[in-house]
Amino acid sequence: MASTGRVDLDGRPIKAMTICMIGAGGFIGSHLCEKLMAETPHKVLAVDVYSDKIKHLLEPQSGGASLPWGDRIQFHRLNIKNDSRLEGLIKMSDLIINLAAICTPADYNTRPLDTIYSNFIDALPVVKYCSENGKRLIHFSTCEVYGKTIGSFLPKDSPLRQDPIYYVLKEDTSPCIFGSIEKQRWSYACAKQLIERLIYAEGAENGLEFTIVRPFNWIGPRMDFIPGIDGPSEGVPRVLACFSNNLLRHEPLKLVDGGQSQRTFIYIKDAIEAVLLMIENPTRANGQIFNVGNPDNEVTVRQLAEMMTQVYSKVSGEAPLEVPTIDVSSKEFYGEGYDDSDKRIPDMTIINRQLGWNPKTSLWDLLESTLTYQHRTYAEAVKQAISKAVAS
Ligand SMILES: NC(=O)c1ccc[n+]([C@@H]2O[C@H](COP(=O)([O-])OP(=O)(O)OC[C@H]3O[C@@H](n4cnc5c(N)ncnc54)[C@H](O)[C@@H]3O)[C@@H](O)[C@H]2O)c1
Ligand SMILES: O=c1ccn([C@@H]2O[C@H](COP(=O)(O)OP(=O)(O)O[C@H]3OC[C@@H](O)[C@H](O)[C@H]3O)[C@@H](O)[C@H]2O)c(=O)[nH]1
Repeated sequence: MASTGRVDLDGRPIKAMTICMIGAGGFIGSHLCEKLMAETPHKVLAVDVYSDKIKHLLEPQSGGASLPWGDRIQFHRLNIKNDSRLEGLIKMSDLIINLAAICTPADYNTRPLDTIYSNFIDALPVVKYCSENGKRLIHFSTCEVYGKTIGSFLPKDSPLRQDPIYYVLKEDTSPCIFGSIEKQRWSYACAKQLIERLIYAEGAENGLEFTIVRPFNWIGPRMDFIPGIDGPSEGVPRVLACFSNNLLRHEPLKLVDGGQSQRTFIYIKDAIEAVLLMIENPTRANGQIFNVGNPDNEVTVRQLAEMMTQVYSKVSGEAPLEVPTIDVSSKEFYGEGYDDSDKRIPDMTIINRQLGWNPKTSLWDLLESTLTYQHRTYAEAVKQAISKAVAS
């Protein structure tokens, strides 16, 4: 590995590495590939079944000059479920980052088998090949492994609910609290928890060098899809894309069960800074589980809908809807077996201590840049789709 002229947090030179990134064609993967190409000399073997979100990194835009990073990124179209090329790619790499997963809540209770296979069974060979070949692994888990807060089980009027001890989520002390088995919502969280335990055990018993990332609602451009435009008409993406779709179509935003659940949202570009620190500081990141979120950006889903309505009106120049939201039941929206995390505030002690990292972007600012992107990318296509539907 050649030196890059850059230094890590301890002042040691960072060597250029080859990274096998599985799930590189998704939302997080596309931003991570962009960062690695623009700011580092590392090579990426990008593995995915789709490449649309990284097309701009793989080939020059029409009429454009050649790409500044040349062939430092290579796309390998393969499904990790059943492709013998995976082990070879892992052997060629210094670091493996696994992002591949089914990770939209609408799938957890309606396609629980696919969800469990994707998040546990399909990740097993990746862990095994890393362990057998002595390769470092950064595995993407989720904040959903915490499930519900302890506070949510206290009486509604208990003052203890206001005590952070009962709701802040801490990697090394908080329990994982899921619903009953028929609440299939938790199939995803449970599969992610088991793969975390397996990776941890590979570290303890076989010396696997690993880092586990628990993202707390990372959002930004290229997240999921807009139904009927670049994804299935009946598809249900995560909340940012659901609400963007409603705004683009001038229809009320749907609040599931009153929109009372709380989330902290972090701008994808802030979160990617944290991942780059993990990549380039293995001695500080190995053996760690990291919350990556923004504890200062907490809102209820209802507040998120109200803020997105205001921001979208600002960036599009369109007047906000007179009735901006409507309530829907979770059964109607997601079907049988849905359940929800009540509140998600990440404890930041470990990531502050190990990597000195903190997020920067406020919720308003991140929504402004994201909704500007959504409007620029989709408004015309949505308008055309609506007029086509009216004409037919
Ligand atoms: N975005 C978030 O806020 C968030 C929150 C918690 C956890 N995560 C985790 O981070 C990871 C990435 O999330 P994302 O938001 O980028 O999701 P995403 O759906 O945009 O990206 C996942 C990518 O993995 C690919 N993939 C899935 N199965 C594959 C397979 N069998 N073979 C090859 N490629 C496959 C998909 O095609 C997709 O491009 C996931 O593991 C997810 O559980 C994300
Ligand atoms: O149109 C919608 C969509 C969603 N919602 C609500 O908005 C909240 C957030 O929904 P999201 O679709 O972003 O998904 P969640 O935050 O529940 O889970 C996510 O968390 C972390 C990751 O592992 C996954 O990306 C996903 O499981 C939920 O309470 C959901 O019920 C609405 O009220 N209306």
